[in-house]
Amino acid sequence: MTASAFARFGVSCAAQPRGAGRQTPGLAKPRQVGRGATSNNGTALADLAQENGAVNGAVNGVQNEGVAQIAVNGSSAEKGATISRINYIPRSRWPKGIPPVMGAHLMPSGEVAPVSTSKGAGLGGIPHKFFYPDEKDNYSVLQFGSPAAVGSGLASYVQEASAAAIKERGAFTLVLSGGSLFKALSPLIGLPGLDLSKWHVFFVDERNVPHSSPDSNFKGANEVLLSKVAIPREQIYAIKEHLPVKEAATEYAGQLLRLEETVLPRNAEGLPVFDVILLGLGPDGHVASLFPNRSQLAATDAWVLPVENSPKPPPERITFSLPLINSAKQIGLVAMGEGKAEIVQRVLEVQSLPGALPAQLVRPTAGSLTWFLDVASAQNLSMHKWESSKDFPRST
Ligand SMILES: O=C1O[C@H](COP(=O)(O)O)[C@@H](O)[C@H](O)[C@H]1O
Repeated sequence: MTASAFARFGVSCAAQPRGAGRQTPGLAKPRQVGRGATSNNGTALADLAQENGAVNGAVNGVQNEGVAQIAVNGSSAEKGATISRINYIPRSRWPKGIPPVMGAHLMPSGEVAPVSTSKGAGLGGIPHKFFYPDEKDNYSVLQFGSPAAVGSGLASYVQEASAAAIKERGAFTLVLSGGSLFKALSPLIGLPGLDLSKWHVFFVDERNVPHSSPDSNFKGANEVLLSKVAIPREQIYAIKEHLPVKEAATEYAGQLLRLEETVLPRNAEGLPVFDVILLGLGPDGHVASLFPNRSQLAATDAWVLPVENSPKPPPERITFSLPLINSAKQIGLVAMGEGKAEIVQRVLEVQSLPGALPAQLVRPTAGSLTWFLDVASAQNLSMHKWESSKDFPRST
């Protein structure tokens, strides 16, 4: 999507993070950041670049009165949004002596921070990877001026992914969540240039209710999007209704298993690789139907899981496992509105116990993670401090 197409959707430009300084960070006059680059507060950004090799020709940084922002020359979904790296910690500043209660910490380099004997609440003894995203360039946070602008940004993100996948292998796979995400999907309707005949749509989770129930994620997606676009019905893969929850999970995994790799490729571990998974964020930090400190978070042996005692009604659900989610090529995590401000801040800025905030376990193994926030949901963030080792990590 081009910049003018953005204008068509009325996507406003870069809303400033709260407390972003008196001067507007001059994205129009980006300063190249890298070895030897200077900034208004010394060599901090240059150090980061040198230590991590993360800031390269593709990344421009702007430093202004302590306000650090990184503009990534990436997809057009990122244009018009404020972009920052999440909790960016250079290797030399990794904390020493991580509290043992944090469990195992596998660093991106393969180094393992002190392993604790603690199993982590509800994790059944299988430690999850927890790492600081200092070496990967695959996390970004986009902040838009309004919920409508989030919808437009998301539409362009999906549109670009769809075009790339269809060009590459003649098919595009999109996985939807339920809940408030639906509010952001309508800009996809009528978007030009989408070859919907090649689309295959899935559900990251479902409540175990009839598809006619207002609680059904299929019903919600159908009403807001699927019934309004020309995706062949046989390419919309609903999670089966009227089955015991364990059978429904197995049946859905079977649906995935039966698909040709031209439609749903697999990675080296044999896990399906979806082109785009769109996740919502629950107020307790849950994603899909993966709730805080529940055993499903530790599951590594199944693609699709039954949930029998969800803390959020309805109690019976079916959900993708974390390994399946994390195998995706692109994950878009969407949170809008003031009601999500507190949890967005906790997930992005507070390092928690493994399992306490499932959204922190969304760590694509080879793909990318993009957060889509509006000003209201991002209001508690201190993006302007994310480059500062004094403020992050907060666990030290
Ligand atoms: O129950 C669910 O909750 C999450 C988040 O929903 P939200 O309404 O708070 O945005 C949703 O992503 C998931 O698909 C759904 O089943």
